[in-house]
Amino acid sequence: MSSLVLHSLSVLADSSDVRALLVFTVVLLAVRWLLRTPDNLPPGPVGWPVIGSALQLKGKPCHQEFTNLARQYGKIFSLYLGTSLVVVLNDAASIQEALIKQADRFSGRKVPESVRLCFPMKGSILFGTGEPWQAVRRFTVGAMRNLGVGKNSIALRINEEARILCDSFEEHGGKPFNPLTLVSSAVSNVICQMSFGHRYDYDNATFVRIQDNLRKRMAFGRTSLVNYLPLLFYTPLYKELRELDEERRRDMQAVVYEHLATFDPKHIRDMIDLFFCEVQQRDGCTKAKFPFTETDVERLIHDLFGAGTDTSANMLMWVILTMTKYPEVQEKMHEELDRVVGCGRQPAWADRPNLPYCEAVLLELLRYRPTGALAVPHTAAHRTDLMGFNIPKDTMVLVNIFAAHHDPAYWENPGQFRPERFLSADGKEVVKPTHSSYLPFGIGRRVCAGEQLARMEFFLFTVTLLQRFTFTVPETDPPPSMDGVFEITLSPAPFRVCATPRHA
Ligand code: HEM
Repeated sequence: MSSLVLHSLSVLADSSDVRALLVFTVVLLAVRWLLRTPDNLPPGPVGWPVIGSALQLKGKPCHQEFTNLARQYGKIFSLYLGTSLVVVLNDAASIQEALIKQADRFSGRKVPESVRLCFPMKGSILFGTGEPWQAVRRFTVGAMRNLGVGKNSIALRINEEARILCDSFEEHGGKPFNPLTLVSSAVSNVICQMSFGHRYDYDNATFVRIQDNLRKRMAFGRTSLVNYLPLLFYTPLYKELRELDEERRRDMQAVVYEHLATFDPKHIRDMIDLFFCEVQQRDGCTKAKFPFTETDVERLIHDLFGAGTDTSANMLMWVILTMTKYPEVQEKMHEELDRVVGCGRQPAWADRPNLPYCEAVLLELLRYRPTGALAVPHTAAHRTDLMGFNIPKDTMVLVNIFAAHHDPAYWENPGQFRPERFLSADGKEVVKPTHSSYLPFGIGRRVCAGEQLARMEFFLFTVTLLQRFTFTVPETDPPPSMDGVFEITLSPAPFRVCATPRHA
């Protein structure tokens, strides 16, 4: 009987009718997949089954491509990345509506698989949600204040780091070099000072390893296949990522255990000590207020490195590149610095109100090339309506800060780099935008927790570098592009620079 069935099937399989039926079934399944989208989603491109619009975006900078798609489909559009539904917000109105007016619904996070598989979520400020996230965020913002962020004490530490960075630039003797590693080391050291209580020499083996590890893990980034097919994580393809994670864990644990062994609550050294204090105080109140143990600090410190190194380093890389592209801007900054600060002392945080042109350049760079161009992915906690569209529960919501910063409804000639847009007519005062289409640090409950520190670093590193050097691109190199590369943050493509000392 069974051989009869098999025989009949093989005859059928040979027939062209069956082949046509198979093709029809596959087409039907594909069409069904395409049409399975819930009702009234924001409009957007129709992607392919399983991969969605991933191929359309491959190799193109996402922030740019999303800005183009917004011109085609509207300020709020949807698309599939792999099998995940993504809604992208591209203007001030939709961003305000989601992150301010409907903050309860849109303040959660969509955690990429590459992150979820590597890290415990407990203690995460970047990817945590609900009460544990509120507790760790409240702690972090308070701890930063406690450690001097916004005050002169941290400004002095940043300044020391800026001076060391300049000395390292000077060692190149005006010859071409790629400044990225040195700049990353300098901003990393600001996080080290705050978290570990000390800085590292740039060639210290542990420091080099911590930085390399972060850089390599970030390279797996948002576009990594594992985000769409999580099982790949356990295959040889992702062996390197698993090993990097082990290495990171060992390094961070070593710092935390060393702190635990020498902890003295009467002599607080840094963020880790403050975390231990908070855990101990929790015994006096309810555990729900701070539901962590001492070792959970490892996760927070990791997030601060992740959120605070690449972003700040890339903003400084944009400064250096911009100086080479716009020598007239560099000249005006030099002139202002020479007039206000001179060359006898390092610029200080207190000089900021007297350096309006330098400040306007920094504000314009944060608009023109915002390194956090797509923020950190948010998610819809419930099914909800947004600007008349249906947003299903758990949809990934991306905030296109770059598009808001280039929206012609708010910015005149948004594609032009023009610091004067942030200056009064006489050039003597900084004029900040009064509209909501300027949000380099995000807005709402998930606004950058390190904004104040980032602004201090951005200002102090920039003015110290500009006081000491003139930046040019080596004549033999092709002119670097201002377009930028988007991985997790928006950064300039690699370039070399000559840093010529200005004062003997
Ligand atoms: C110029 C430098 C920086 C820029 C442009 C920047 C920008 C941003 C943006 C756009 C977000 C996402 C907001 C959202 O998801 O809606 C963010 C989040 C965050 N940033 Fe920054 N950032 C910078 C530097 C820093 C530094 C130095 C630190 C800390 C040391 C830091 C800590 C964080 C943290 C912890 C979050 C997550 C907040 C949360 O989810 O509650 N950032 N940042």
